[in-house]
Amino acid sequence: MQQIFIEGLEVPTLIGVYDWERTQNTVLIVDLLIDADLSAAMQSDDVAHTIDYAAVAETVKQVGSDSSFELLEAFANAIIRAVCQAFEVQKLVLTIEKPGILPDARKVGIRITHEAGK
Ligand SMILES: Nc1nc2c(c(=O)[nH]1)N=C([C@H](O)[C@@H](O)CO)CN2
Repeated sequence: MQQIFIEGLEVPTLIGVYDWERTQNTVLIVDLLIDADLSAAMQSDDVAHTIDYAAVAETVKQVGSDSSFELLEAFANAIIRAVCQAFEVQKLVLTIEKPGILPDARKVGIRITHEAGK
């Protein structure tokens, strides 16, 4: 199995169900685990033959700055669509954490597994 990952990406975006959340951006924490074919880059040592994780991070941040969803679920859908359109992804596990929301919970968020062609 070959994977690329990004952990703890800080993504500012306007998000939330309630009025108090919609007056300023929230910084979400995004993790991506991408199954992809890395074998060409393993041979060539050329970033053009793989998924550039910096470009993936930039794509995710762009979705954050372009969107204003209420729910994390809808934001996740936009990220999945953007990443799968731009990169040769076989499978993507996307985790989005929204910090500081529940006083008695360390973290809240969602995790979605998306497989290409499904
Ligand atoms: N499954 C979800 N539940 C909730 C979400 C969400 O995006 N997905 N959002 C909220 C509010 O916006 C929260 O941030 C403040 O209470 C509540 N539940």
